[in-house]
Amino acid sequence: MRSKQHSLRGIGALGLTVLLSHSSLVLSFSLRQLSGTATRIPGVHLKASVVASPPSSPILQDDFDDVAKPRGAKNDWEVHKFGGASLATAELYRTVGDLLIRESEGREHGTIPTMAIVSARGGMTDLLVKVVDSALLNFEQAIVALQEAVESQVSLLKELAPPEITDPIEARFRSDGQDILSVVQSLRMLHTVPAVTMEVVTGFGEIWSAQTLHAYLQTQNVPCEWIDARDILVVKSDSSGLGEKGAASTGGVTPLYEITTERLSHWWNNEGRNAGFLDLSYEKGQVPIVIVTGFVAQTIEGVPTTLKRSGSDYSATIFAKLVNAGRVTMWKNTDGVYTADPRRVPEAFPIASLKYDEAMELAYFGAQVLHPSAMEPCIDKKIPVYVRNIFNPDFEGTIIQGRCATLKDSFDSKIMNWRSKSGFVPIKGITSVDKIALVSLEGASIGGANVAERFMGAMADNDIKVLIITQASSESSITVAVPENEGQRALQVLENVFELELSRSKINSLSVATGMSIVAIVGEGMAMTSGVSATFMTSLSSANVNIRLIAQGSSERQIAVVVAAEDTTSALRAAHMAFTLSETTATITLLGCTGNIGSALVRQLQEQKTRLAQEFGVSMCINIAANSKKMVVGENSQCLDVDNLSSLIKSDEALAFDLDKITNLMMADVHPLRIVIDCTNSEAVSEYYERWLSSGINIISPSRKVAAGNLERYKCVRAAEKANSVSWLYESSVGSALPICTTLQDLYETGDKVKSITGCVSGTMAYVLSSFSEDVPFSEALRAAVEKRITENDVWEDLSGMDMAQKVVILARSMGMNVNLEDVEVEFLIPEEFLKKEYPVDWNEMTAAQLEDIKCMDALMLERLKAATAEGRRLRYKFLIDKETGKCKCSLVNTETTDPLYRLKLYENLVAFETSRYETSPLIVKGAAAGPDLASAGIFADLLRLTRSFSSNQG
Ligand SMILES: NC(=O)C1=CN([C@@H]2O[C@H](COP(=O)(O)OP(=O)(O)OC[C@H]3O[C@@H](n4cnc5c(N)ncnc54)[C@H](OP(=O)(O)O)[C@@H]3O)[C@@H](O)[C@H]2O)C=CC1
Ligand SMILES: N[C@@H](CC=O)C(=O)O
Repeated sequence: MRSKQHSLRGIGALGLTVLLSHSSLVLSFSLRQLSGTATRIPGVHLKASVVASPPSSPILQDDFDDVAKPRGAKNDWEVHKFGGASLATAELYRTVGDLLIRESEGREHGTIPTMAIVSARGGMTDLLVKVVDSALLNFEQAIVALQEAVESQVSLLKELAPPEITDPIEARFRSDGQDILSVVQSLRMLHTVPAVTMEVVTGFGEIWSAQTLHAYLQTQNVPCEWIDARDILVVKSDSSGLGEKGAASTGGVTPLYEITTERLSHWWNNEGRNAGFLDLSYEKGQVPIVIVTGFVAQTIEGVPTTLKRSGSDYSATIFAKLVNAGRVTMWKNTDGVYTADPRRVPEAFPIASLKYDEAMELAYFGAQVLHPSAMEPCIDKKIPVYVRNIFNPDFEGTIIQGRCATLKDSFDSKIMNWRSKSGFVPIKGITSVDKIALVSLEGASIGGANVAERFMGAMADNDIKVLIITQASSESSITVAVPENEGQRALQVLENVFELELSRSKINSLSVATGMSIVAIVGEGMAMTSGVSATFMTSLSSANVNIRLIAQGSSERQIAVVVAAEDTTSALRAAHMAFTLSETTATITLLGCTGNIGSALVRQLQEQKTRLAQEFGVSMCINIAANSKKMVVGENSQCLDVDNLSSLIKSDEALAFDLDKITNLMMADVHPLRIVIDCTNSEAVSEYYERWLSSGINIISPSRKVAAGNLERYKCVRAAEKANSVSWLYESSVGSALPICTTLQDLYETGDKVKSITGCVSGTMAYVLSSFSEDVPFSEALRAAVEKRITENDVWEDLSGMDMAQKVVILARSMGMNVNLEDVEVEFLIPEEFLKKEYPVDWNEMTAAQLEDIKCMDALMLERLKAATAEGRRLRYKFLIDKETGKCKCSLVNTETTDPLYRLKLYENLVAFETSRYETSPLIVKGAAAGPDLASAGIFADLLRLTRSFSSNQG
């Protein structure tokens, strides 16, 4: 390939032309040039093009070949765009070059003429901005930044190609560096930075990037050439300066297609011919690869300009339109446009397809997809836009094409609730815009004073960008969302406009609130579909997110809300989940993970996780697990490996147990469904319940410490649950997995009057009393119960009757009775002094000592058993709760054959509810209870109950 000599052409012409028509920046060029110190200056070669092809002069049509479909090519051009992040290192330039070659080799229908629009190397534009910005204040700093810019690009270039290719390019880079130096030196004389200076200097990032990629492609022996877009692309620009990084608009830049097309054709017939492009043999697999600088352009007067920051996307779609491309691919380092920002919503995933309008709405509300204006050229020509991953090029990514039906078109369609359409998801993505301020005017009693017109007029006159406006019942209250850095200015402007009304108190207040974010849901499926906003709003309410402003776009393709900045991630995640864009994820803190119940629960979660995800769309994510000494925490609220939890807690990764730290981590977790499962028997843990519930954290407790503990604390915890719309579930604390608490709750809530409850809710008592005999001593039956792990850690809790008494308190409280444990009359099955006795701390030693001590009860218990049997009765430990008398009792009784407890076996529990509706025959809940597997099944049921109610709350 030939090396370019653009920069040396037409020096004098530029100096004069621009001097006459343009800014002082150019004046400084001319002065330097006249003094002979600068031989090559930025924009010189632009003038060269203008000289070669002035706007008014006709293009030489003598041997015209159509650039829109090169002679002999079967396929249309395809345009690829690479951003700075994809061009940050030599390795990445190689990746991009190889990818272009592969893409140009085509798919099934032969080779494809290929155009690549490139941004500056990652970080280069910022560096060049720094060169200009620091030129006035700290010239040394400007020089250092400039050196870094040039040297970094040179060294990257040298990694990519041999000296015979890179030497002339390096010389050009260095010479460009000298030119930039001359420009910034001149700024010191001007004491100001003309906007065009910034545009000229920053444009070099793309110029160098294109040549660097070109150098690499040359080493691969493919027909390639590069274009300085300032030679071709002519635009009309309404504003000067670079615009905002990541801005969603191209700041009023309009391409002048006619002259640009002429110039491109001219380039094709001259430079393209010289590069041999006109004589390529497509049949033999030859195809041109043309690299074009993104971002930069030229005005009709020949002055360098830009498409504003992030404008390379626009360059790509403009060139795609010019060559009538078959497709444009925006290469990123993610797998396409995501349903939400994956840094905030880890469950987000790539969207398969979007309509142009949807992509524009997403971009408007902050998705880093494409400039909304960048879509225009493709919409015009119906060119599909792909968003793909340079590191995963085999993945299809996102395709953007087609228009949404207008609202007018869809007026005739039948309105349906989105949940009634199976598998239908009305939204495509959820986005957010940070750094928002709300400016509000409230309570204007200014009849006929056109408040809205004056308000919005003031915004427009002062170039304040209004992102959302709401005006509810009348003109008396208006709120707009504006960029945060415009908030104060907006306020001042409005204070001036409404000065008179404010001074006469005809306006209640004019205020600005900062620290806000916009969260928006976008999708064409929302139009004429009911239930979408309900789902969105309910999801925010479940995540305890307060909504400051709501707006639905007239297209019905988006609904936006404004929330406090700190709630943004919660809002995004909750909404993402609510529209089943992701599984409902419960983030769980498991306390007591190494105990009997805790480890059984972990096992069940391991076994069930795939089924839960596939059948119920639920993901149970344990992200904190602890026992009394250690805790493990998933980084950034990520799930711990549930298959490895027991090793993790023993590993060096485990931290010292700290309940305050756990609480803070849970509070900082933005996930909307957070749950603590308390599988301890700890009083210290109980003290945190109220705080957790008040922070929006749900609790599931097999532990009875709070449900049966001090009544005042119980009431406070219940109140916190109610006040914060969270759940505290403890079904497993009574009868393990049996639906005892929920049955009682159902009876109570459906208006039945529960008169009394009787039965047995101690698996240990049931087991021991039904299995000891003349042959099996009472103490041996207890040993078997311990081995089956149905007893409490301290078996005295069971045998004293206190375990059952606690359950009685829980049931009585659920019937609305204000009882404490002391109010339950309890018959102990062990001598009282055993309860006062000091046993060893070690569980094995303690239990061995207890099983030894209990032998003293064998004879007595056998006697009682014989007495009962003689009467044709059976020994059972029974509870009674009588609502009317307030009596609560647990005692050893001789049950008759008619008593449902008579047939109780093994570790069954039985609860008989006598109610107004079940007066003649009590409602009985009976089944095996106690033991780790059943208890954890009860916890599991609570978990599913909670996730299900969370999901259904979402809509
Ligand atoms: N056994 C059963 O059938 C049923 C039991 N229950 C209830 O379930 C709870 C757990 O029972 P179970 O698994 O048998 O008990 P275990 O004694 O086997 O396990 C208790 C777990 O809690 C941990 N722990 C203790 N204190 C603290 C603390 N302050 N902070 C953090 N972790 C702590 C222990 O850690 P470490 O090992 O470090 O001490 C252990 O991991 C109890 O409240 C029990 O009453 C409910 C229904 C049925
Ligand atoms: N130890 C308890 C276990 C369940 O709560 C029992 O025996 O029922």
